[in-house]
Amino acid sequence: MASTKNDGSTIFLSEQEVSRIRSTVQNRIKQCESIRGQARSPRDKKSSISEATGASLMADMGGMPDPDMAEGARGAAVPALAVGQPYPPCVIPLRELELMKIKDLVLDTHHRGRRLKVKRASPVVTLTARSWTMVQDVEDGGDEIERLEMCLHKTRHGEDVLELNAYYEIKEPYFTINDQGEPTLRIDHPSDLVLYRDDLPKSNDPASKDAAAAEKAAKKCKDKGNAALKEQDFPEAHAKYTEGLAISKKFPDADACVDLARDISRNRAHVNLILQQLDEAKSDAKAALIGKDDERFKDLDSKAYYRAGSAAYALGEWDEASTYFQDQLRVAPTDRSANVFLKKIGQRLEEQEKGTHDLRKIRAGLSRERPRVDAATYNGNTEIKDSPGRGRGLFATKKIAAGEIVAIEKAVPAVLGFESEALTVMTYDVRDDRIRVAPAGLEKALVQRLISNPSLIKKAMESFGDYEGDGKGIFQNEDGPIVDVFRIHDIIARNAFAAGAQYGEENTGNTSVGFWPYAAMANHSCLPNTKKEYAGDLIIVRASSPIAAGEEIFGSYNEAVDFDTRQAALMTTWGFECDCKLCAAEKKDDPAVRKKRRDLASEADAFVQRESWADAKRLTMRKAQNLARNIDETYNSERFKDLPHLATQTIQEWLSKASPRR
Ligand SMILES: C[S@@+](CC[C@H](N)C(=O)[O-])C[C@H]1O[C@@H](n2cnc3c(N)ncnc32)[C@H](O)[C@@H]1O
Repeated sequence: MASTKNDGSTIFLSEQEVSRIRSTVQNRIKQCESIRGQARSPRDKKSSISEATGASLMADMGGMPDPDMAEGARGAAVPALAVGQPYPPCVIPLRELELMKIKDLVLDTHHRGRRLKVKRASPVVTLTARSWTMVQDVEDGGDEIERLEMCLHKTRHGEDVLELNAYYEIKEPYFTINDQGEPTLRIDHPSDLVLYRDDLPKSNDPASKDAAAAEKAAKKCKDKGNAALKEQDFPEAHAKYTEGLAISKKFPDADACVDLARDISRNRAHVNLILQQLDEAKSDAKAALIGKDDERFKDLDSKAYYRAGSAAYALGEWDEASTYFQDQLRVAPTDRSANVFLKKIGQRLEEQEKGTHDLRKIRAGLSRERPRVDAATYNGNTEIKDSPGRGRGLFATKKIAAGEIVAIEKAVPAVLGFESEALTVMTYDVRDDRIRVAPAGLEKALVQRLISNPSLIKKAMESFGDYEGDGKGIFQNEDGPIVDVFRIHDIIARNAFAAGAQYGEENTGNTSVGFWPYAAMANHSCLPNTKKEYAGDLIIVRASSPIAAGEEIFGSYNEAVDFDTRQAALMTTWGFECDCKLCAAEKKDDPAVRKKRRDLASEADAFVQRESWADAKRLTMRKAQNLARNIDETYNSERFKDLPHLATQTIQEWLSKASPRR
């Protein structure tokens, strides 16, 4: 059996399954090399569509095995994905890309500088980690048909983007083969697929004719947006408002168009708040401001300030939020909602400055329905500095007593085990030939959060990851936000923490995980000076021993008692060999001594499982004491003088509970 471990969750795969995953990927890579540069073979339109239609039906009915699923030995099936062949997303605006045709596609090639205009020609086949459909070339009379596959990041606001849209423009198309050897247009980065709900934009749009025509068309869009909002179809409402805004903004000198643009912006700000698109909610709300001394307009401006303030608050921009709510009070002095927010902002600012979080109240307020915390991030005791040999690290700026808070941070984001977004996958990384567990649900949630809020992309990309992208640092262009999903994968691989089961049972398929970029700056030591706690999506880092000013903050990434197990896990998941004092001492142990210690520790584990400390007899106590002594004797007294004997901890804990009742 091979096992792969990620913070307490172990998925067992048979050696056979591991080699199946490995050889599938390696065969694809080999095949890609041999077909690279070859011309595409045309597909038969009718049979391709009927094949996709059948596959879609089967997938919907659950009648077809998902080819990505790996069989876990304990019956747990998880998707197995290949990683480690990153390519950058397209950063060129759509209008600068040269139009190409499906028939000109070349195998295993990124068609840089080109774009394709396509229309969906079949239903969508929805698999766990990807979706695919057949698309036809819009420019070529629709005769040429090809498969389009969207990998992992295939949903937007919880809906499958291929399902939702009929028309697409593919930026710098990547035409390759999938693991089943099927030629396919492959999309990994969401920004490489430009989506159109109804139709592709027309160049001779009648709404472009004059201001009156534009106003009429934009008003129609606004009404459709309002209707969708009423139906709670928020993505549709957003799409209609966006269309209306684009039309109304074509005539910036026409008063009617300008007024309409303000109205639509105000409405879109509301939808954006619901969709958690906070950057745009803020800019829309600001664009909606009228600024006239007239009661009716003041009412509208009060709404706009409230929306801008709410967006800034949700982004954790407390000072900015405060300004908007104060402005709201200026135009609507009796508004209660602004005062409620201003009071909350006061609490957040205090938390941010002093770490005065009321953790007992925070914990008591958590439930499955409200699993996220309204709290500020606190990092006033620490700073980020270089940690020689370990990249950057976290350092205390003042003396911190044992038990004191080191840092508190809100996740950006967290996916909790009971949420439908939770998804664990197995990855086979072609770079180092290793199989790992990856929290794909968290990767998806982070990508969504960043696409929704491009102001957060640069900061997130500063976290440590093996792949650093194309180095261009372009995270947005005129087409929208750009998130390199391969970079996010590598960042999550090195920076995510498992938050433990929060509500009820969790298993390997649905571990609670989060991305806390500040807390993740703390490096690992097997002799850590902090401990992590979690409350919903909040991480609380507490000193587990006194920390001097200037001292480095260390957490433990892996608490395995056995040296070899710990080192293997640190190398597999985090890519380093630990050289802390404990590891340096254990490294010098004879392998036979380490094995003896491991065997005795297993014996102690079994003992603790078997024997209850509550009514332990004298003889049982003696057995435990002997076991503890035998384990202690495997530690060289000179070398381990000031170091903990990790392997005795379990039995010592049992003894400390049993002793007082003898
Ligand atoms: C969560 S990040 C910690 C912050 C990181 N040092 C940085 O510069 O962003 C985890 C990565 O830090 C490095 N690291 C953490 N602890 C280490 C240690 N004890 N020795 C060497 N490298 C370490 C490894 O590269 C690991 O994958």
